[in-house]
Amino acid sequence: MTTPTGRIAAAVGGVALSFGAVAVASHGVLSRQAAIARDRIGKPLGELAVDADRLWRRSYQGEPIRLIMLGDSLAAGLGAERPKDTLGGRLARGLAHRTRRPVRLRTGAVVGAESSTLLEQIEALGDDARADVAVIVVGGNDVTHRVPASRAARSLADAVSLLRSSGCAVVVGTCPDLGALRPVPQPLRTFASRASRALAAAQESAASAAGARVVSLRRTVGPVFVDRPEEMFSLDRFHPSPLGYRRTADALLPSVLGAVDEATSARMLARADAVRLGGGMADPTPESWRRIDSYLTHTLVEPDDALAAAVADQNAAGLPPIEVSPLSAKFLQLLVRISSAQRVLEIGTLGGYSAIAMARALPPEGRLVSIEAEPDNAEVARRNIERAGVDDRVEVRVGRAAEVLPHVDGPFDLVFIDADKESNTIYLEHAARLARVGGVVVVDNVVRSGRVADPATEDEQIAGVRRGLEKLARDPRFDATALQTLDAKGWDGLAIAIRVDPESR
Ligand SMILES: C[S@@+](CC[C@H](N)C(=O)[O-])C[C@H]1O[C@@H](n2cnc3c(N)ncnc32)[C@H](O)[C@@H]1O
Repeated sequence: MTTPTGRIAAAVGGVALSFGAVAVASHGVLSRQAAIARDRIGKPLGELAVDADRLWRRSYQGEPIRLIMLGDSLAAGLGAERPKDTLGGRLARGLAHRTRRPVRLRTGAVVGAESSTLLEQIEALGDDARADVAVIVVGGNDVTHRVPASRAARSLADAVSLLRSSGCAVVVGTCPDLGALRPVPQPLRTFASRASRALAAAQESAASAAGARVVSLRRTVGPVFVDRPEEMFSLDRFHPSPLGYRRTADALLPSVLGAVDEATSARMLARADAVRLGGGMADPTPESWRRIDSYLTHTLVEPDDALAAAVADQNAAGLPPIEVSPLSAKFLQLLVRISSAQRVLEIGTLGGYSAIAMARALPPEGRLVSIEAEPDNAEVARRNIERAGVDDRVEVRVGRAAEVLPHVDGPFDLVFIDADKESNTIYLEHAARLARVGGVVVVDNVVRSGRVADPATEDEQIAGVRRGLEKLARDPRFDATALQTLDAKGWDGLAIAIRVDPESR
């Protein structure tokens, strides 16, 4: 939402015009110079930024991170022609990429806005203002409209306090150094530079006192705008170019990530407190376990571009979203490492997600064989495996596993069974033959929303899961347990067994 509305619109003008305000107050030389600046800058970009508000990276799992952009034309992204090149778009993509979660972007920033309009921007966002993290970039118009730095900084602090009181983390990018604006003649440029530095200093102390993380845009990206103005500024030589926004987003992103981490941990602690005060453990609801799954994933699973791309490609190709969750993929990866596995067998490849995760943990000479019945799935998987750079150690064999397995030679250190559940006993029989003594066998989806223990069910897949569990319990070649899982994939579980020597039991 980048359209100037109501009082905000009445309170602000374009930045180029604003130099007039400096001039009117200063007369003489500055007045003439403001007119020159106005002519040079003009308004070739108009007064509306492109609309970048959307759910970015919807293919990522988990609850979206809610990001809001507040402030002036920089926060709105004026000068970028494509949504993804705006400051909000850049930050949303960077945040999604680093957290592996989708990001919902909402823009309250208004082109030409002063700091005094921040509270109205928050109000205008309505429910969307209840965000995880807010990024505020403001100040240029306060300088050109000659708003006293202390007043502008107070308005900023008020907005930060309001956001913080609702649990939203805040990152403030302080006023850039207007001395970098070449079209503004001297001495007006020096005047603007001094005023913008004074405002940035006032913003820094007021915003941090109110609980924001503060990034000095003058210090972090100012020098590159001064050194490479042709690349960093857009057509009007005033607003950033797509590259300028990219540099600005790069400078803000670490603080935005830190703020999201902090907000997430604070919410988790608050929730834990609420449970404690409530006098006991809360029963998980789908909403709460998805939140926890998202928290644990965010906290423990290192982002992996190739895995994210594999899921995106798999979805785009119309494959069902039935790959293991990121935490389960990490669990499998750890099992590969814990068992020092060199050879892994997977039954059920889909788009290669779990195969890639496990292959990442193999040594260079390691090998993973994955069996997939559907040639189209195998094709998607091969592409994903190649892009992930593990095609040297992963082989996808196409065919029904019951027919392929008799031609597979062991021994394997780990076997992961994740295909048609009806055939679990057949696969376990092969696993007993192919896994070395001491090897690990994992069977996915053994709880199936609790239906595994429902005596009334006649589902053939559930019956297959049960037969598999019974085999694990009775077959002397296995020693097994099972763990329930609650994650983005719902309520399910994994059985884990070790291949043992029946003689030594
Ligand atoms: C749950 S998905 C596998 C997910 C994958 N392990 C992951 O986590 O990324 C099950 C896969 O098994 C395949 N499949 C089903 N029946 C099969 C069979 N009889 N033989 C081999 N693959 C089979 C399906 O086509 C599907 O791709």
